[in-house]
This record gives sequence, C-alpha cells and structure tokens, in this order.
Amino acid sequence: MKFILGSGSPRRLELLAQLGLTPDDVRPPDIDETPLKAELPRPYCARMAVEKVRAVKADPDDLVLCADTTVALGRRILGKPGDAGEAAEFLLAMSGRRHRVITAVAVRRGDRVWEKDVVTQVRMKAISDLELNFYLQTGEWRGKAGGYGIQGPAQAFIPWISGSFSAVVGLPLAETAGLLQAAGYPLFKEAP
Ligand SMILES: Cc1cn([C@H]2C[C@H](O)[C@@H](COP(=O)(O)OP(=O)(O)OP(=O)(O)O)O2)c(=O)[nH]c1=O
Repeated sequence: MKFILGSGSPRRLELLAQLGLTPDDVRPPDIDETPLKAELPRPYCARMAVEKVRAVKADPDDLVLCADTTVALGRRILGKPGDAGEAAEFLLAMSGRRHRVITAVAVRRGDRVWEKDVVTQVRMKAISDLELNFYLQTGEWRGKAGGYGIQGPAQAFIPWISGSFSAVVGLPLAETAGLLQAAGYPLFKEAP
C-alpha cells in the first residue's frame, strides 16, 4: 500500500507532516473546478474533493487523499482570485462580515471513497484601504480560496473563528486522521 497525496498545495503537505505523515508520492489532480449552475458552496466543495480523488491514478491497494477548500459568502462561492483586482473585490466583500470556509477531504482506496466536509465560521474585521493595499502587495492572496491565507499576515484581520484552524489552512487534521484510519491506514500503530 502506497499513500498518495493528490494535491499540489504545499499547505496540505505541511499539515500532513504535523500528523507525522509523509506521502510516498504527490500527484496533483487536474479537474474542472467550475461550479454548476446554482450550486451551493458546501455541496460544491464536497463534489470537488470527490472528483479530485477519483481523478488521481493509483494502484488498487493504494490510499489516495485529496481535499478542497472553498470560501463561502452566503450562497456565493469565492474561489482562487485570478488577479489582484479580484482578490481586492473578495477581501472588500468579506470586510467587516462573517464568512464560512469549507474544506472537504476525500480518501479513496480501490473503488471505495470516504468523504468528510468541515465548515468553519470566520470573522474578518473591517479592512482599511491601507491594510488592503499592504496585503495585496504581499502577494499572499495568490492561489488561495477567497484571496487570503489565515496562516499568514491576514491573521491581523481575523479576530475570531469557530471551527477548525487546520481546515481553513487546507486540511482538517482530526477528520483527516479519522478518514485515513477508516480506510485502513495504520496511523497510530504501536512501536514494535
Ligand atoms: C482560506 C484559505 C485557503 N488557503 C488555500 C488552501 C488551498 O491550497 C487553496 C484552495 O484551493 P484548492 O482548490 O482547495 O486547492 P489547490 O488548488 O491549492 O490544490 P489541490 O487542488 O492540488 O489540492 O487555498 C490557505 O492556504 N489559507 C486560507 O486561509
């Protein structure tokens, strides 16, 4: 059995390392991430994680893990911004409000798929023009859902969350450990 991380996200690799896990291989999936018409954020996020895990090629006994992180503002899905202008639009839309960050994790072994999604509420303070411009210049918004990373300088804008910090960064670690065990990965085997 090989353990394959189906993700190009450096955050997910780092988060797995916190559980003492190093994948045998890293195979980023390539899927169409366009939401369906009127698709709500949580089902969208779960669908993405499952589609990713099905798209990764692996041997029948291998264990594949994929995830998707989606920022939801009401019914609106905020994906990864295409440019600084879109990142600014996202950040201003979240400024002074609560939003949700959903991370879905999917594990596959052979034809079986296990999936779990975790919703975290995040409050962002009202961001000034100075703060916004500073943040955009850091480039931290690139490649991140909603255009911010809670693990970086954006923490200055986030006074409160309710849920899982690791899920917001990209992988809910307690739920990930549970799914891996359900799929038969010996995560907590005793030392010989
Ligand atoms: C909200 C938030 C998202 N993110 C990141 C995590 C994910 O990498 C990214 C969301 O995009 P995803 O589509 O979930 O993942 P990805 O495209 O980076 O990688 P892959 O599909 O290969 O697994 O946003 C943070 O790093 N910090 C945050 O606070």
